Amino acid sequence: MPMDLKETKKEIIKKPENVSGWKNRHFFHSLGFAILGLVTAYREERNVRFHVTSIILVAVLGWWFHLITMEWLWLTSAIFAVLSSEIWNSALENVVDLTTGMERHPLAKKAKDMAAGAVLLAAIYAMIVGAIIFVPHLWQLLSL
Ligand SMILES: Nc1ncnc2c1ncn2[C@@H]1O[C@H](COP(=O)(O)OP(=O)(O)OP(=O)(O)O)[C@@H](O)[C@H]1O
Repeated sequence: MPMDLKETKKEIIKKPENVSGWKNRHFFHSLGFAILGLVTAYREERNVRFHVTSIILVAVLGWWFHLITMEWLWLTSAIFAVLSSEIWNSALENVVDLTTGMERHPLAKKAKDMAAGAVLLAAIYAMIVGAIIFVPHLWQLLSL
């Protein structure tokens, strides 16, 4: 590699001075911020609180029906799909609102609607998984 190209590469990789103040390097700092993100999502997003309540109800129902490990695994995958897509959606909404300054813009609408579509897909997946697991148990209970 020619010398001047090497120098340019070094310059690009070099961290700007003003970034060091808020760029966290420690694993536990990152973990703390991630947990804070979850707490913020729970506190500020009605949909996240709704999902958490639903998860508690589903867990109680699962315990009541003595679900097997495979059923718990499918339920867990659905729960994480819904929760994580909801939190991604909220994060994206915040970024869009930050960039548009609450002004209306077709690209902002596109981004928000697509993120909402992703949540819808996860919710459909969760409903399918929930139905496949719980309908036979409920059927058995009702036919006793
Ligand atoms: N800046 C914007 N420009 C254009 N359309 C927007 C803009 N912000 C929101 N919208 C439209 O309004 C809808 C509602 O936006 P909003 O930010 O209230 O999200 P939401 O879907 O109600 O989510 P939540 O219920 O999680 O707050 C969006 O899906 C989008 O179609």
